[in-house]
Amino acid sequence: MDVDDDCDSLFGSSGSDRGDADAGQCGGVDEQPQVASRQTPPIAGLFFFPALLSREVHDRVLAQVSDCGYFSLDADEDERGSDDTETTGLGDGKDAYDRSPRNQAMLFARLLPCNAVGQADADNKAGTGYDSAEADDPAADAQACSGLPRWAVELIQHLRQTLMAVADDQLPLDVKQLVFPTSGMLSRQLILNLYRGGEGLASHVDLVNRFADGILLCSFGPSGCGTVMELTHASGKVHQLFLPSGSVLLLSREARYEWKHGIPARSIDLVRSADDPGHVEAIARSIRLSITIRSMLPGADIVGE
Ligand SMILES: O=C(O)CCC(=O)C(=O)O
Ligand SMILES: [Fe+2]
Repeated sequence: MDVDDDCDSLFGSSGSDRGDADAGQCGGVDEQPQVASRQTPPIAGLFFFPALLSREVHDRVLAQVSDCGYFSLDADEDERGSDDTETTGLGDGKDAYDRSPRNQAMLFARLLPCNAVGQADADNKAGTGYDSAEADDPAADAQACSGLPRWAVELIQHLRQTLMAVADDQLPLDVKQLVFPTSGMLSRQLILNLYRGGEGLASHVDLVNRFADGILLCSFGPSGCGTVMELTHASGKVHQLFLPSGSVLLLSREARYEWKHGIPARSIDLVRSADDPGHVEAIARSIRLSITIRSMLPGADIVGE
């Protein structure tokens, strides 16, 4: 068993106050991790794409997110010591993450016709879909009407393009249409979670009265690094799935409603090698950003009476 030294854990396991109503931070550290798989677990409605985001797209999203400053230092909130100003390893220009005690950001799109965000230029751009220099710029239009930042519109467009292009036997059409409906009204919510070192996330089902079916979990971080997601069923069945940076996990149907998902707090994950199933790697947790993309149920975007 070897420890992957490429993935320095740059911050210790520090306290945090994840504010998502349905997903609190995991408390204790899991001392004896099970061996996680890199393969899609046999859970109906769960679809896993370990390398859906190319490194180029991955790095671009990170740079754009970093520029938005969600996690930038606010002097009053800076409870971290000056020793925490090392490079994160997330990529260039990620200084914003280094000193921040914040670890979560939520973004909401306005209620829009489904095709206003995520479809505007889907059919005429191959590859990354990141050619923003065009005079006729559907991403800019979508951004203006959705209220989402440009990077989020572009990411959703890119996910739509790449997932719709997946063969139907790997991702059934009805599941694609669940995540990217072509008619009706849609209000998107994005949540960004920043994990440092061995931080975890309590096991949960995303709020069933607030979020629709079809949830995308995108993982960002140093190349080769990632985290283990634990999926648990009331029957007692448990699956441990390694989510590398650049991966996208789609939860729908049973996987979304009948299985809890969470991230055990620990600094090293044991992961079965993809090439040699007899070999187990110990992969040190590094900093990780996840971007969860969900649709709000009708009316769930209105808070209060
Ligand atoms: O960090 C992750 O990948 C999981 C996030 C999550 O489950 C949530 O935001 O509800
Ligand atoms: Fe969740």
